[in-house]
Amino acid sequence: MTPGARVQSAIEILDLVIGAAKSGGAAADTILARWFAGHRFAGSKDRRAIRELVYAAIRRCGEVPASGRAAMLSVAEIDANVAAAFDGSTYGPAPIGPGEAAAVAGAVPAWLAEALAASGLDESAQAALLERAPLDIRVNRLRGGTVAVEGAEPIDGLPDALRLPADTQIERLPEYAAGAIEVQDAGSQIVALACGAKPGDHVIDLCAGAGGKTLSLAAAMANEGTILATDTDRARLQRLPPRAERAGVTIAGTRLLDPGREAVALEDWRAAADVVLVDAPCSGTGTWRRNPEARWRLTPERLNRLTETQARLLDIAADLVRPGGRLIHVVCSLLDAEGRDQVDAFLGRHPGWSTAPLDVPFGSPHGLGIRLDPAHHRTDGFFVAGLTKP
Ligand SMILES: C[S@@+](CC[C@H](N)C(=O)[O-])C[C@H]1O[C@@H](n2cnc3c(N)ncnc32)[C@H](O)[C@@H]1O
Repeated sequence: MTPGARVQSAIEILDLVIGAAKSGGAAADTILARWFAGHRFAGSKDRRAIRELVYAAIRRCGEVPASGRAAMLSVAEIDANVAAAFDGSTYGPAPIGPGEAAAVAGAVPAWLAEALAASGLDESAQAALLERAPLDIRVNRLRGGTVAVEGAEPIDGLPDALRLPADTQIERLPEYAAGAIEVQDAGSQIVALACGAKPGDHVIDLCAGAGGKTLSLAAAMANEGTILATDTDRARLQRLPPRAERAGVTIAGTRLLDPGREAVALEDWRAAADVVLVDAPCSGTGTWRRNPEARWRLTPERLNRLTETQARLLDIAADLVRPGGRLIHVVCSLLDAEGRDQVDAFLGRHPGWSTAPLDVPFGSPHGLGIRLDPAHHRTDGFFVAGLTKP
């Protein structure tokens, strides 16, 4: 494909991504995969180039752009090769018209920039939320605990973590197939450590998803004790058992919850858990590095619904913790409404509970918890706090 044809393809894909962001449709990665499946003439180099262009445009525009072309014109402002591709050639985009408007460049939508600033993230820390994420892995102690992966760098303070060149084809490594390594951001690894789960503990991973943190917890517990992994999303939770098997985890069971009826389904665990991890559904502002178009999907209304669910889940979790046990509140978001303020409000609703110290290698104190962010810690953004039941 010519450079112009690649840029024009990226513009068409961006139009689909913008439409999906507005209507709650498929994620950018899914849209790209579908587009490539339907356009077999695009070879692997074309696909890589188109993908890069699409993500460059998504990263470049804080607000939802008016069109794919406007987004790509914004990239053209900083990339002469992209600007040159607007040459009107066959399959390429029409030349840039006089005074034609490009989408405004910016890191985040204005309403979110305000909320992030109020949560202590200055402009450069906000921009870092859109940087490219490195590829971190966790070496699985349950499968031997040592691997030699070419180009891997250690991460200070995290003995089981390695950072790999971002383009490493991880799924092709024999260590991956053998369950000796898991793809897991260093921040997620720290959050799992923050739970302080020990061998023999009874742990609930209340929002387990496909089990990323469940598997870390099992490794920290040396596969001794019990983990109940629950979620309301059947498809996600179904991915957990095969992952656990690959990783040699034998202590994790799953239970699908009905939204609104979680407490009933967990009656048998009332006041029984040493640790309950609430890795709550959240806005994901801390994961924009991987998912930059998520910032086009978030609205104040959606954020409100999320914070209500978070508070409800914390209250459900509180009932499941045994006296003296711990509740860990985690969000992959840097908005105080989802992190610091949730913990303050929880303590207001639950007299007698106190904050639990977190044994983590790094993180910045924030409110009654700690925070990790891409600018300061080179991890995804997280807030985590520990709470002890009286
Ligand atoms: C941040 S994700 C969890 C990620 C997961 N712990 C991991 O490490 O990969 C939040 C999860 O909360 C789940 N969730 C949403 N509402 C829930 C509810 N009412 N009860 C339990 N889980 C819920 C979502 O389906 C999603 O999988």
